[in-house]
Amino acid sequence: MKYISTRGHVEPKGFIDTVLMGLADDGGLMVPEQIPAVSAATLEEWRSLSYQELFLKIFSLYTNDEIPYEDLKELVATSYSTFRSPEVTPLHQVNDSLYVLELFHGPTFAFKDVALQFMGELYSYISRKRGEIIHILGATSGDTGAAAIQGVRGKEGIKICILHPHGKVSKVQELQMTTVDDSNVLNLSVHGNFDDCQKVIKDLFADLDFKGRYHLRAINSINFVRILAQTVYYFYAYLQVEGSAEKKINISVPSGNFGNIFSGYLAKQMGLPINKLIIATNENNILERFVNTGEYKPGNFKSTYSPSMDIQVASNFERYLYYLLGEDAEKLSGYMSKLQSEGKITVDGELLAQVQSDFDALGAKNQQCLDTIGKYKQEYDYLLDPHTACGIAAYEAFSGNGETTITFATAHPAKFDEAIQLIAIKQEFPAPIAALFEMPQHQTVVEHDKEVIIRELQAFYE
Ligand SMILES: Cc1ncc(COP(=O)(O)O)c(C=O)c1O
Ligand SMILES: N[C@@H](CCOP(=O)(O)O)C(=O)O
Repeated sequence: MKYISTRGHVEPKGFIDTVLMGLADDGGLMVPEQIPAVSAATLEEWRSLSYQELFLKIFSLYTNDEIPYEDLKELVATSYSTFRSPEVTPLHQVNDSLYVLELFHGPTFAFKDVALQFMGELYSYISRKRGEIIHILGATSGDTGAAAIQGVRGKEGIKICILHPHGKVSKVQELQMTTVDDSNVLNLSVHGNFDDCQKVIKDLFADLDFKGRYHLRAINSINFVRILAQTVYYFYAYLQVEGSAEKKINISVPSGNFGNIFSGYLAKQMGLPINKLIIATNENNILERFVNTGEYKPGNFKSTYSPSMDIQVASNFERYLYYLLGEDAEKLSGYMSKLQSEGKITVDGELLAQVQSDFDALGAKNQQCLDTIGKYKQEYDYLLDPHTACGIAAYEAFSGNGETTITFATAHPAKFDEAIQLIAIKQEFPAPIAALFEMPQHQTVVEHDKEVIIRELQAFYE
Protein backbone atom coordinates (compact mmCIF):
# COMPACT_ATOMS: atom_id res chain seq x y z
CA MET A 1 0.00 0.00 0.00
CA LYS A 2 1.33 3.41 -1.00
CA TYR A 3 0.01 6.82 -0.08
CA ILE A 4 -0.43 9.76 -2.44
CA SER A 5 -1.41 13.40 -2.14
CA THR A 6 -4.86 14.72 -3.04
CA ARG A 7 -3.03 17.35 -5.14
CA GLY A 8 -0.99 14.76 -7.07
CA HIS A 9 2.53 16.14 -6.68
CA VAL A 10 4.10 13.85 -4.08
CA GLU A 11 5.92 10.63 -4.98
CA PRO A 12 3.98 7.68 -3.49
CA LYS A 13 5.09 7.05 0.09
CA GLY A 14 5.05 4.15 2.53
CA PHE A 15 3.12 4.13 5.81
CA ILE A 16 5.77 5.54 8.18
CA ASP A 17 6.90 8.21 5.71
CA THR A 18 3.25 9.23 5.40
CA VAL A 19 3.00 9.56 9.19
CA LEU A 20 6.14 11.69 9.25
CA MET A 21 5.07 13.88 6.34
CA GLY A 22 1.72 14.90 7.95
CA LEU A 23 0.53 17.60 5.57
CA ALA A 24 1.54 16.51 2.06
CA ASP A 25 4.55 18.43 0.75
CA ASP A 26 2.48 19.83 -2.16
CA GLY A 27 -0.03 21.34 0.29
CA GLY A 28 -2.56 18.52 -0.13
CA LEU A 29 -3.54 15.69 2.19
CA MET A 30 -2.24 12.13 2.03
CA VAL A 31 -4.66 9.31 1.13
CA PRO A 32 -4.19 5.62 0.32
CA GLU A 33 -3.59 4.90 -3.36
CA GLN A 34 -6.39 2.33 -3.12
CA ILE A 35 -8.86 1.86 -0.31
CA PRO A 36 -8.72 -1.78 0.86
CA ALA A 37 -12.01 -3.70 0.76
CA VAL A 38 -13.48 -5.66 3.66
CA SER A 39 -16.04 -8.27 2.59
CA ALA A 40 -19.30 -8.97 4.42
CA ALA A 41 -17.93 -12.39 5.42
CA THR A 42 -14.77 -10.87 6.92
CA LEU A 43 -16.86 -8.31 8.73
CA GLU A 44 -18.89 -11.09 10.36
CA GLU A 45 -15.66 -12.83 11.40
CA TRP A 46 -14.63 -9.60 13.11
CA ARG A 47 -17.80 -9.42 15.21
CA SER A 48 -16.35 -11.20 18.23
CA LEU A 49 -13.04 -9.32 18.29
CA SER A 50 -11.96 -7.03 21.10
CA TYR A 51 -11.31 -3.38 20.27
CA GLN A 52 -7.57 -4.00 20.22
CA GLU A 53 -7.89 -7.05 17.95
CA LEU A 54 -10.10 -5.13 15.55
CA PHE A 55 -7.56 -2.29 15.49
CA LEU A 56 -4.84 -4.77 14.46
CA LYS A 57 -6.98 -6.25 11.67
CA ILE A 58 -7.73 -2.82 10.20
CA PHE A 59 -4.22 -1.42 10.53
CA SER A 60 -2.69 -4.55 9.00
CA LEU A 61 -4.50 -3.61 5.76
CA TYR A 62 -2.61 -0.30 5.69
CA THR A 63 0.84 -0.65 7.26
CA ASN A 64 2.64 -2.85 4.68
CA ASP A 65 4.28 -4.71 7.60
CA GLU A 66 6.51 -1.65 8.09
CA ILE A 67 5.75 -2.18 11.76
CA PRO A 68 6.22 -5.89 12.58
CA TYR A 69 2.95 -7.44 13.85
CA GLU A 70 4.24 -8.13 17.38
CA ASP A 71 5.48 -4.53 17.70
CA LEU A 72 2.15 -3.16 16.50
CA LYS A 73 0.33 -5.41 18.95
CA GLU A 74 2.40 -4.03 21.81
CA LEU A 75 1.83 -0.43 20.70
CA VAL A 76 -1.92 -1.02 20.62
CA ALA A 77 -1.96 -2.76 24.00
CA THR A 78 -0.03 0.10 25.62
CA SER A 79 -2.16 2.77 23.93
CA TYR A 80 -5.47 1.43 25.25
CA SER A 81 -4.22 0.38 28.68
CA THR A 82 -4.80 3.99 29.75
CA PHE A 83 -8.55 3.85 29.08
CA ARG A 84 -11.03 3.62 31.95
CA SER A 85 -13.25 1.14 30.05
CA PRO A 86 -12.00 -2.33 29.04
CA GLU A 87 -14.11 -1.98 25.87
CA VAL A 88 -12.24 1.28 25.05
CA THR A 89 -15.34 2.77 23.36
CA PRO A 90 -18.40 1.19 25.04
CA LEU A 91 -21.82 1.35 23.39
CA HIS A 92 -24.71 2.62 25.52
CA GLN A 93 -28.29 1.92 24.44
CA VAL A 94 -30.55 4.90 25.13
CA ASN A 95 -33.82 3.64 23.62
CA ASP A 96 -35.10 1.33 20.84
CA SER A 97 -33.62 3.39 18.03
CA LEU A 98 -30.69 5.20 19.65
CA TYR A 99 -27.28 4.07 20.82
CA VAL A 100 -24.49 6.31 22.03
CA LEU A 101 -20.90 5.26 21.40
CA GLU A 102 -18.96 6.71 24.33
CA LEU A 103 -15.64 7.87 22.97
CA PHE A 104 -14.59 9.72 26.13
CA HIS A 105 -13.08 7.04 28.34
CA GLY A 106 -9.46 7.99 27.62
CA PRO A 107 -7.12 10.13 29.76
CA THR A 108 -8.47 13.53 28.63
CA PHE A 109 -12.16 12.58 28.41
CA ALA A 110 -12.65 13.25 24.68
CA PHE A 111 -12.68 11.17 21.49
CA LYS A 112 -9.26 12.50 20.48
CA ASP A 113 -7.61 10.16 22.99
CA VAL A 114 -8.62 7.15 20.90
CA ALA A 115 -6.29 8.10 18.05
CA LEU A 116 -3.79 10.22 19.96
CA GLN A 117 -2.86 7.70 22.65
CA PHE A 118 -1.84 5.47 19.74
CA MET A 119 -0.08 8.26 17.85
CA GLY A 120 1.96 9.16 20.92
CA GLU A 121 3.15 5.54 21.16
CA LEU A 122 3.73 5.40 17.40
CA TYR A 123 5.86 8.57 17.30
CA SER A 124 7.88 7.29 20.23
CA TYR A 125 8.40 3.97 18.38
CA ILE A 126 9.48 5.74 15.17
CA SER A 127 11.88 7.92 17.16
CA ARG A 128 13.45 4.83 18.79
CA LYS A 129 13.56 2.60 15.72
CA ARG A 130 14.49 5.12 13.04
CA GLY A 131 16.22 7.76 15.13
CA GLU A 132 13.84 10.40 13.72
CA ILE A 133 13.57 13.71 15.54
CA ILE A 134 9.92 14.28 16.40
CA HIS A 135 8.91 17.91 16.86
CA ILE A 136 5.14 17.97 16.97
CA LEU A 137 3.28 21.11 15.98
CA GLY A 138 -0.50 21.21 16.35
CA ALA A 139 -3.52 23.50 16.56
CA THR A 140 -6.49 22.87 18.78
CA SER A 141 -9.91 24.14 19.68
CA GLY A 142 -9.31 22.35 22.99
CA ASP A 143 -9.48 18.57 22.75
CA THR A 144 -6.80 17.57 20.22
CA GLY A 145 -4.23 19.62 22.13
CA ALA A 146 -5.01 18.10 25.51
CA ALA A 147 -5.03 14.55 24.10
CA ALA A 148 -1.85 15.01 22.06
CA ILE A 149 0.04 16.49 25.02
CA GLN A 150 -1.12 13.64 27.22
CA GLY A 151 -0.01 11.15 24.55
CA VAL A 152 3.62 12.37 24.42
CA ARG A 153 4.36 14.26 27.66
CA GLY A 154 7.73 13.28 29.09
CA LYS A 155 8.54 10.98 26.15
CA GLU A 156 12.18 10.94 25.13
CA GLY A 157 13.03 12.24 21.65
CA ILE A 158 9.75 14.14 21.30
CA LYS A 159 8.81 17.81 21.75
CA ILE A 160 5.30 19.15 21.30
CA CYS A 161 3.98 22.67 20.74
CA ILE A 162 0.24 23.29 20.68
CA LEU A 163 -1.50 26.51 19.62
CA HIS A 164 -4.91 27.14 21.17
CA PRO A 165 -7.21 30.17 20.81
CA HIS A 166 -6.82 32.37 23.89
CA GLY A 167 -10.00 32.44 26.00
CA LYS A 168 -11.95 30.34 23.49
CA VAL A 169 -11.50 26.89 25.03
CA SER A 170 -13.36 25.63 28.09
CA LYS A 171 -11.72 26.02 31.52
CA VAL A 172 -11.16 22.26 31.84
CA GLN A 173 -9.63 22.06 28.34
CA GLU A 174 -7.29 24.95 29.19
CA LEU A 175 -6.27 23.32 32.46
CA GLN A 176 -5.71 19.92 30.83
CA MET A 177 -3.20 21.50 28.46
CA THR A 178 -1.54 24.09 30.62
CA THR A 179 -1.10 22.24 33.92
CA VAL A 180 1.34 19.85 32.25
CA ASP A 181 4.82 20.83 33.42
CA ASP A 182 7.00 18.44 31.38
CA SER A 183 9.82 20.28 29.63
CA ASN A 184 8.95 18.74 26.23
CA VAL A 185 5.62 20.62 26.15
CA LEU A 186 4.95 24.20 24.99
CA ASN A 187 1.49 25.77 25.04
CA LEU A 188 0.98 28.90 22.94
CA SER A 189 -2.27 30.68 23.74
CA VAL A 190 -2.98 32.72 20.60
CA HIS A 191 -5.17 35.83 20.39
CA GLY A 192 -7.56 34.71 17.64
CA ASN A 193 -9.77 31.73 16.91
CA PHE A 194 -9.10 28.09 16.01
CA ASP A 195 -9.10 28.81 12.26
CA ASP A 196 -6.31 31.36 12.84
CA CYS A 197 -4.25 28.78 14.78
CA GLN A 198 -4.83 26.12 12.12
CA LYS A 199 -3.83 28.54 9.35
CA VAL A 200 -0.51 29.35 11.03
CA ILE A 201 0.46 25.72 11.45
CA LYS A 202 -0.59 24.82 7.91
CA ASP A 203 1.52 27.71 6.57
CA LEU A 204 4.50 26.45 8.57
CA PHE A 205 4.03 22.87 7.35
CA ALA A 206 3.79 24.20 3.78
CA ASP A 207 7.14 26.01 4.20
CA LEU A 208 9.23 22.92 3.35
CA ASP A 209 12.49 24.54 4.39
CA PHE A 210 11.15 25.38 7.86
CA LYS A 211 9.36 22.03 8.15
CA GLY A 212 12.56 20.12 7.30
CA ARG A 213 14.90 22.23 9.42
CA TYR A 214 12.75 21.83 12.55
CA HIS A 215 11.49 18.27 11.85
CA LEU A 216 7.85 19.30 12.15
CA ARG A 217 5.36 16.45 12.63
CA ALA A 218 1.56 16.69 12.66
CA ILE A 219 -0.92 15.31 15.18
CA ASN A 220 -3.99 16.99 13.74
CA SER A 221 -6.30 15.10 11.42
CA ILE A 222 -4.31 16.35 8.44
CA ASN A 223 -2.23 13.28 9.37
CA PHE A 224 -3.75 10.21 7.71
CA VAL A 225 -2.98 7.98 10.73
CA ARG A 226 -5.43 10.01 12.84
CA ILE A 227 -8.12 9.25 10.28
CA LEU A 228 -7.26 5.57 10.14
CA ALA A 229 -7.21 5.12 13.92
CA GLN A 230 -10.68 6.69 14.05
CA THR A 231 -12.14 4.22 11.53
CA VAL A 232 -11.70 1.44 14.09
CA TYR A 233 -14.53 2.61 16.31
CA TYR A 234 -16.95 2.88 13.35
CA PHE A 235 -16.41 -0.83 12.75
CA TYR A 236 -16.52 -1.56 16.47
CA ALA A 237 -19.78 0.37 16.99
CA TYR A 238 -21.50 -1.31 14.06
CA LEU A 239 -20.40 -4.78 15.18
CA GLN A 240 -21.59 -4.18 18.77
CA VAL A 241 -25.19 -3.59 17.67
CA GLU A 242 -26.99 -6.90 17.79
CA GLY A 243 -28.27 -7.97 14.37
CA SER A 244 -26.67 -4.96 12.68
CA ALA A 245 -26.31 -6.89 9.39
CA GLU A 246 -30.12 -6.94 9.09
CA LYS A 247 -30.70 -3.33 10.12
CA LYS A 248 -30.27 0.11 8.65
CA ILE A 249 -27.61 1.73 10.84
CA ASN A 250 -27.06 5.50 10.71
CA ILE A 251 -24.16 7.21 12.46
CA SER A 252 -24.47 10.77 13.70
CA VAL A 253 -21.13 12.52 14.22
CA PRO A 254 -20.50 15.86 15.98
CA SER A 255 -18.27 17.54 13.39
CA GLY A 256 -15.90 20.49 13.04
CA ASN A 257 -12.67 19.78 11.20
CA PHE A 258 -14.42 16.91 9.33
CA GLY A 259 -11.81 14.37 10.51
CA ASN A 260 -14.10 12.15 12.55
CA ILE A 261 -16.81 11.87 9.91
CA PHE A 262 -14.25 11.44 7.15
CA SER A 263 -13.06 8.35 9.04
CA GLY A 264 -16.67 7.12 8.73
CA TYR A 265 -16.66 7.86 5.01
CA LEU A 266 -13.45 5.82 4.70
CA ALA A 267 -14.95 2.94 6.72
CA LYS A 268 -17.97 3.00 4.38
CA GLN A 269 -15.72 2.92 1.30
CA MET A 270 -13.95 -0.09 2.83
CA GLY A 271 -17.31 -1.89 2.92
CA LEU A 272 -18.86 -1.08 6.30
CA PRO A 273 -22.59 -0.99 5.47
CA ILE A 274 -23.51 2.28 7.17
CA ASN A 275 -26.85 3.64 5.97
CA LYS A 276 -26.61 7.42 6.55
CA LEU A 277 -23.64 9.40 7.82
CA ILE A 278 -25.09 12.40 9.61
CA ILE A 279 -22.96 15.52 10.01
CA ALA A 280 -23.86 17.36 13.21
CA THR A 281 -22.44 20.84 13.68
CA ASN A 282 -23.32 23.92 15.71
CA GLU A 283 -24.03 27.46 14.49
CA ASN A 284 -20.69 27.37 12.63
CA ASN A 285 -22.64 25.49 10.01
CA ILE A 286 -20.48 25.59 6.88
CA LEU A 287 -20.84 21.82 6.42
CA GLU A 288 -24.63 21.93 6.75
CA ARG A 289 -24.79 24.70 4.15
CA PHE A 290 -22.55 22.70 1.83
CA VAL A 291 -24.71 19.57 2.03
CA ASN A 292 -27.93 21.52 1.54
CA THR A 293 -26.83 23.93 -1.21
CA GLY A 294 -23.51 22.73 -2.64
CA GLU A 295 -21.77 25.95 -1.62
CA TYR A 296 -18.71 25.62 0.63
CA LYS A 297 -18.00 29.10 1.94
CA PRO A 298 -16.36 29.84 5.29
CA GLY A 299 -18.60 32.32 7.12
CA ASN A 300 -18.20 34.41 10.25
CA PHE A 301 -16.83 32.63 13.30
CA LYS A 302 -19.31 32.23 16.19
CA SER A 303 -18.56 31.26 19.79
CA THR A 304 -21.05 28.56 20.83
CA TYR A 305 -21.72 26.18 23.74
CA SER A 306 -19.80 23.46 21.84
CA PRO A 307 -16.50 25.36 21.41
CA SER A 308 -14.49 22.44 20.03
CA MET A 309 -16.66 22.60 16.91
CA ASP A 310 -16.28 26.36 16.48
CA ILE A 311 -14.54 25.85 13.16
CA GLN A 312 -15.22 27.39 9.76
CA VAL A 313 -12.45 25.90 7.63
CA ALA A 314 -12.74 22.12 7.86
CA SER A 315 -9.35 20.55 7.10
CA ASN A 316 -10.53 17.17 5.89
CA PHE A 317 -13.11 18.55 3.53
CA GLU A 318 -10.31 18.37 0.93
CA ARG A 319 -10.06 14.58 1.35
CA TYR A 320 -13.81 14.17 0.77
CA LEU A 321 -13.76 16.53 -2.23
CA TYR A 322 -10.95 14.45 -3.74
CA TYR A 323 -13.14 11.34 -3.69
CA LEU A 324 -16.22 13.29 -4.78
CA LEU A 325 -14.26 14.45 -7.85
CA GLY A 326 -13.40 10.88 -8.78
CA GLU A 327 -9.86 10.94 -7.29
CA ASP A 328 -8.85 13.49 -9.91
CA ALA A 329 -5.95 15.42 -8.29
CA GLU A 330 -5.86 18.05 -11.03
CA LYS A 331 -9.56 18.86 -10.67
CA LEU A 332 -9.20 18.92 -6.89
CA SER A 333 -6.27 21.32 -7.11
CA GLY A 334 -8.41 23.60 -9.30
CA TYR A 335 -11.19 23.62 -6.69
CA MET A 336 -8.72 24.34 -3.86
CA SER A 337 -7.18 27.25 -5.83
CA LYS A 338 -10.68 28.62 -6.37
CA LEU A 339 -11.39 28.39 -2.64
CA GLN A 340 -8.20 30.37 -2.04
CA SER A 341 -8.87 33.04 -4.69
CA GLU A 342 -12.67 33.40 -4.50
CA GLY A 343 -13.34 32.36 -0.91
CA LYS A 344 -15.82 29.64 -1.87
CA ILE A 345 -16.46 26.60 -4.03
CA THR A 346 -19.69 25.26 -5.39
CA VAL A 347 -20.82 21.86 -6.61
CA ASP A 348 -24.14 21.17 -8.33
CA GLY A 349 -25.98 18.60 -10.45
CA GLU A 350 -24.72 15.04 -10.07
CA LEU A 351 -21.99 16.05 -7.64
CA LEU A 352 -24.46 17.70 -5.28
CA ALA A 353 -26.74 14.67 -5.56
CA GLN A 354 -23.77 12.49 -4.56
CA VAL A 355 -23.02 14.74 -1.55
CA GLN A 356 -26.64 14.48 -0.47
CA SER A 357 -26.58 10.71 -0.81
CA ASP A 358 -23.33 10.52 1.22
CA PHE A 359 -24.48 12.79 4.07
CA ASP A 360 -27.32 14.42 5.95
CA ALA A 361 -26.37 17.51 7.94
CA LEU A 362 -27.72 19.69 10.73
CA GLY A 363 -26.23 22.76 12.37
CA ALA A 364 -27.85 22.75 15.82
CA LYS A 365 -28.65 26.16 17.29
CA ASN A 366 -27.33 27.07 20.74
CA GLN A 367 -30.76 26.80 22.36
CA GLN A 368 -31.46 23.47 20.61
CA CYS A 369 -28.20 22.15 22.06
CA LEU A 370 -29.18 23.12 25.63
CA ASP A 371 -32.76 21.84 25.19
CA THR A 372 -31.39 18.48 24.01
CA ILE A 373 -29.12 18.17 27.05
CA GLY A 374 -32.08 18.96 29.33
CA LYS A 375 -34.41 16.54 27.54
CA TYR A 376 -32.06 13.53 27.69
CA LYS A 377 -31.18 14.20 31.33
CA GLN A 378 -34.85 14.32 32.21
CA GLU A 379 -36.11 11.44 30.06
CA TYR A 380 -33.16 9.03 30.30
CA ASP A 381 -31.08 10.37 33.19
CA TYR A 382 -28.18 10.55 30.71
CA LEU A 383 -26.04 13.69 30.69
CA LEU A 384 -24.78 14.73 27.24
CA ASP A 385 -21.90 17.07 26.62
CA PRO A 386 -22.85 19.96 24.27
CA HIS A 387 -21.07 18.44 21.24
CA THR A 388 -22.83 15.12 21.70
CA ALA A 389 -26.08 17.04 22.15
CA CYS A 390 -25.64 18.48 18.63
CA GLY A 391 -25.19 14.90 17.42
CA ILE A 392 -28.39 13.81 19.15
CA ALA A 393 -30.31 16.79 17.74
CA ALA A 394 -29.19 15.68 14.27
CA TYR A 395 -30.27 12.09 14.99
CA GLU A 396 -33.71 13.41 15.95
CA ALA A 397 -33.87 15.39 12.70
CA PHE A 398 -32.90 12.58 10.34
CA SER A 399 -33.64 9.13 11.68
CA GLY A 400 -36.59 7.65 9.90
CA ASN A 401 -38.92 4.93 11.14
CA GLY A 402 -37.27 1.60 11.76
CA GLU A 403 -33.76 3.00 11.45
CA THR A 404 -31.21 2.62 14.21
CA THR A 405 -28.77 5.44 14.91
CA ILE A 406 -25.48 5.40 16.74
CA THR A 407 -24.54 8.90 17.90
CA PHE A 408 -20.94 9.47 18.86
CA ALA A 409 -20.42 10.95 22.32
CA THR A 410 -17.26 12.88 21.58
CA ALA A 411 -16.62 14.32 25.03
CA HIS A 412 -17.50 13.89 28.70
CA PRO A 413 -19.87 16.62 29.99
CA ALA A 414 -17.40 17.57 32.74
CA LYS A 415 -15.20 19.19 30.08
CA PHE A 416 -17.95 21.67 29.26
CA ASP A 417 -19.52 22.58 32.58
CA GLU A 418 -19.99 26.19 31.42
CA ALA A 419 -22.83 24.98 29.15
CA ILE A 420 -24.20 22.41 31.59
CA GLN A 421 -24.54 25.07 34.30
CA LEU A 422 -26.73 27.18 31.99
CA ILE A 423 -29.52 24.64 32.41
CA ALA A 424 -28.97 24.39 36.16
CA ILE A 425 -27.64 20.85 36.14
CA LYS A 426 -25.04 20.17 38.79
CA GLN A 427 -22.53 17.51 37.84
CA GLU A 428 -19.79 15.88 39.85
CA PHE A 429 -16.36 16.08 38.23
CA PRO A 430 -14.36 12.87 37.78
CA ALA A 431 -11.34 12.97 40.14
CA PRO A 432 -8.67 13.61 37.44
CA ILE A 433 -10.63 16.67 36.26
CA ALA A 434 -11.35 18.00 39.76
CA ALA A 435 -7.62 17.76 40.58
CA LEU A 436 -6.68 20.10 37.71
CA PHE A 437 -8.15 23.16 39.46
CA GLU A 438 -5.44 22.98 42.15
CA MET A 439 -2.48 22.91 39.74
CA PRO A 440 -0.29 25.76 38.41
CA GLN A 441 -0.58 26.63 34.70
CA HIS A 442 2.19 27.02 32.11
CA GLN A 443 1.45 28.84 28.87
CA THR A 444 2.73 31.70 26.74
CA VAL A 445 0.14 34.15 25.49
CA VAL A 446 1.02 35.46 22.02
CA GLU A 447 -0.48 37.70 19.36
CA HIS A 448 -1.83 36.11 16.20
CA ASP A 449 1.37 36.94 14.37
CA LYS A 450 3.26 34.30 12.39
CA GLU A 451 6.69 35.86 13.03
CA VAL A 452 6.13 35.92 16.80
CA ILE A 453 5.03 32.29 16.74
CA ILE A 454 8.05 31.30 14.62
CA ARG A 455 10.39 32.88 17.20
CA GLU A 456 8.71 30.93 20.01
CA LEU A 457 9.03 27.70 18.04
CA GLN A 458 12.68 28.28 17.17
CA ALA A 459 13.55 28.88 20.83
CA PHE A 460 11.65 25.73 21.85
CA TYR A 461 12.83 23.30 19.16
CA GLU A 462 16.48 24.38 19.03
C1 LIG B 1 -15.72 17.16 21.55
C2 LIG B 1 -15.57 17.30 20.08
N1 LIG B 1 -16.59 16.93 19.29
C3 LIG B 1 -16.51 17.04 17.95
C4 LIG B 1 -15.39 17.55 17.34
C5 LIG B 1 -15.37 17.63 15.85
O1 LIG B 1 -14.58 16.59 15.30
P1 LIG B 1 -13.87 16.77 13.88
O2 LIG B 1 -12.99 17.96 13.99
O3 LIG B 1 -13.11 15.52 13.69
O4 LIG B 1 -14.94 16.98 12.89
C6 LIG B 1 -14.31 17.96 18.11
C7 LIG B 1 -13.06 18.51 17.55
O5 LIG B 1 -12.70 18.39 16.48
C8 LIG B 1 -14.38 17.79 19.51
O6 LIG B 1 -13.35 18.11 20.28
N1 LIG C 1 -11.85 20.07 17.65
C1 LIG C 1 -10.48 19.88 17.39
C2 LIG C 1 -9.97 20.70 16.26
C3 LIG C 1 -8.76 20.08 15.60
O1 LIG C 1 -9.18 18.95 14.92
P1 LIG C 1 -8.24 17.80 14.40
O2 LIG C 1 -9.15 16.61 14.37
O3 LIG C 1 -7.77 18.19 13.06
O4 LIG C 1 -7.10 17.62 15.35
C4 LIG C 1 -9.73 20.09 18.69
O5 LIG C 1 -10.24 19.72 19.71
O6 LIG C 1 -8.66 20.63 18.69
